[in-house]
Amino acid sequence: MSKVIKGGTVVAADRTYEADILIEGERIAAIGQNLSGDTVIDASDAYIMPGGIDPHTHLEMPFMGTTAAETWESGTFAALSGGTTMVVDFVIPGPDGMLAALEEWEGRATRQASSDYSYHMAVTDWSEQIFHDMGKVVDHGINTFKHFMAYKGSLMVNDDEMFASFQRCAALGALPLVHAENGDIVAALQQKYIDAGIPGPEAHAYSRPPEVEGEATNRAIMIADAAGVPVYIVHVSCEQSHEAIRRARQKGMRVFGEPLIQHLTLDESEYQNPDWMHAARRVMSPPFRDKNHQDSLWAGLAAGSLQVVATDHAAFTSEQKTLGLDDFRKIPNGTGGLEDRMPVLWTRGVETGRLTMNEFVAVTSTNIARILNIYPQKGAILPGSDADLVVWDPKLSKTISAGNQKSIIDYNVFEGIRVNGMPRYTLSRGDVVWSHGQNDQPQPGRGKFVKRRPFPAVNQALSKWKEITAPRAVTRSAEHMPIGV
Ligand SMILES: NC(=O)NCCC(=O)O
Ligand SMILES: [Zn+2]
Ligand SMILES: [Zn+2]
Repeated sequence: MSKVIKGGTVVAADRTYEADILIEGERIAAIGQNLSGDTVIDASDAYIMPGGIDPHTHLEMPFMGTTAAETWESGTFAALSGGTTMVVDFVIPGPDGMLAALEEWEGRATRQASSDYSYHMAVTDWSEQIFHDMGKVVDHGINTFKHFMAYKGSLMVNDDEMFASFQRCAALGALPLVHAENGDIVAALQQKYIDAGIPGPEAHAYSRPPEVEGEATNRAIMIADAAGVPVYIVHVSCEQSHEAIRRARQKGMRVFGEPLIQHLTLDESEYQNPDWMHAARRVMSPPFRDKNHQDSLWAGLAAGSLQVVATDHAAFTSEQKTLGLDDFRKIPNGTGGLEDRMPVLWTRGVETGRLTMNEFVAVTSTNIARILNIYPQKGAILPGSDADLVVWDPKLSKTISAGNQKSIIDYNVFEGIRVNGMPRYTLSRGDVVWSHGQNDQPQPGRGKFVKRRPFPAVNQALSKWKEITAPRAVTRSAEHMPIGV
């Protein structure tokens, strides 16, 4: 049974054009005029775009003494309803190590996911075991390793551990990812505000100023350069971090930066709200910043110094947030956004002229598909690509509300925001998995794991250059050596 999407305008990262799209099985079979198929999907007055890829989620993540409430079932369904057809989640190893954690994540994802998915593996320590396990993780089809420079005493790694892991990534053809905040300074500032008698969520933001993020971003970039590996900085929230990335890219370093839809649109005033719960629900790391930082992030997306918009979807219920009622350090860090990323970015980005439609596609899908080495299977509208597509209707609108969201948590940090532009249909590998106005249900278990091969090109280029420019002993003949010493 073939399908044809008819009457729409194809919007890709590089161009916009009128065409029909023929789908056979799970893939795009042809793109052209007057195509026919067994089933017709109406895209009149709509745009056809590659499905979104959210490279930063934490579904059912054990964290800060609790577990993120969003399940793989609710989270991937929320993603599809908002136009995101693939998520990349972080596997966080426990005491039993990387491979056991991978098995745990697989158990949850394979049973529940209705969208396609992949994983990043976290490196939270360093040992010979981890060195070997990283090779097995790459063989499994995971080419990215995450490093936390914050969360001292739990997930944080030190510079020597990070350098060792980055070198291992270089050898394996893998890409290191970094949560860049100086964890030592954060811990000291947290203590300072507790001692000063400020236990509320506003102190979460005070203890994580932009400087701690800028310093760590710069340090991560320099460590990556020393190790001869590209690096990807997650949740870039401020000008200091963006500046470090921009500077490095100008020098020819392969550095990527990922702002979140939350940091682009919500600001630090949220933490001053007199309602404790309102502020606590917005506690995430890094925290929301002021308008100047937001302008910097938007500019970076347009200029290409920042490449990807993600969500860092780590959704905790209001009840879970009360774990930090007396001490902001215990409020589980994280907010949601999977369902709203594309509509909010369209509304605040494309509708305001901050982004073109093609840039929207680039930062929600195509750029990350390239960075993760899954392009053009994902992130593209090309014959042979997976038919992960969104029929995007710019006239559909809604007011975001926890009352009608797919996410299972009891609030939404974008509550009350009016969005224009939503999926009329979302297709995942050729299946229509979301239709606006129909009460579609999730289809747990239909999502597939997407294998990601190592990156030969960039890592080889970097290691070749490192080899050519490596320090070498100077060969000196006897006549140039001191005599009789
Ligand atoms: N971002 C956040 O606050 N929570 C999720 C874990 C992380 O990415 O740091
Ligand atoms: Zn993080
Ligand atoms: Zn995260």
